[in-house]
Amino acid sequence: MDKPLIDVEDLRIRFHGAHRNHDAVRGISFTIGREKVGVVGESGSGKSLTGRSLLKLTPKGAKITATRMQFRGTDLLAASEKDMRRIRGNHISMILQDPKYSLNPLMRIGNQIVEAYRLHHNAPPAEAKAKALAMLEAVQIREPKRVFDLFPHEVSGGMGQRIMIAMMLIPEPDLIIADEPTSALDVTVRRQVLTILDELVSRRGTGLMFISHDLNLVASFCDRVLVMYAGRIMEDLPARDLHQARHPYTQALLESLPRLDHPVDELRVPVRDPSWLDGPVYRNGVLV
Ligand SMILES: Nc1ncnc2c1ncn2[C@@H]1O[C@H](COP(=O)(O)OP(=O)(O)OP(=O)(O)O)[C@@H](O)[C@H]1O
Repeated sequence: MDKPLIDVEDLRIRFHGAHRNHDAVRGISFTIGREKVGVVGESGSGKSLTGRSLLKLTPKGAKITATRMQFRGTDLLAASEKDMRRIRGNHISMILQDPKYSLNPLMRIGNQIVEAYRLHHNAPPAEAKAKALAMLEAVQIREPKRVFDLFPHEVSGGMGQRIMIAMMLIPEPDLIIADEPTSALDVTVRRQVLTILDELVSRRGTGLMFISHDLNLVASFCDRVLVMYAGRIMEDLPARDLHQARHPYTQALLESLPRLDHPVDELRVPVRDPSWLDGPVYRNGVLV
């Protein structure tokens, strides 16, 4: 089997407080290959921090440690800021929930995509522009020439998110970290954006870390799922097996989902068992 893109062992993320320290991520191990890996779990379980730690973009005050944190064999923990700048964008890109925070409001859309391309490719302006227009077309922007000259506030949320995908994919990264990339979109637009993302990453063999609250979405969209709770990975399993998950936390998350085929008067709130904080976890259905 090919070496994974990401190989992490015993990752911990700690915040040092004035009174006490807080371990937000508590010794997790996982790999990501050229596949779509969903990361689910309730709010505060450590999903975003885990994704951001791979780019060393955690908030100030966060201390990352790990026995291994590698991207294609490069030790990310030992990498300098200069190395990380080369890795970010060139090799690992991040798509955030809201394009408002990622697109420059003062710069025309096309120029931002051209810039993303030229940062990583030494290409003449005309070639970069042609690439940017082709990329806008690939994310199904109609009239790419017109959209090229617009400012971010002149496009809809769904279009903004497709433009973000274009910008993140144009340098042809090996891995994309998408943090709730579609949760701000309505259901129909969400499906369109996911189909485009799926098509592009599958065609290029790009790895995808897909952070989401939506278990059903992850079960159908991803290849593998990591279920996080209180800074730990409770379960790591193929997405097709999610509905037969073994860990009581994953089962409780699934039971708390609204179901059209089985409406209930009240949704169950997962009851937390203190033993989950340091008890055994499941990998591919096996307790480890
Ligand atoms: N800047 C910070 N300072 C202190 N603690 C933080 C900070 N950022 C995050 N944390 C802690 O890390 C925990 C995990 O945060 P993270 O954002 O990774 O959760 P999440 O699973 O992505 O949640 P959500 O689904 O709501 O985005 C939080 O519960 C919080 O306690």
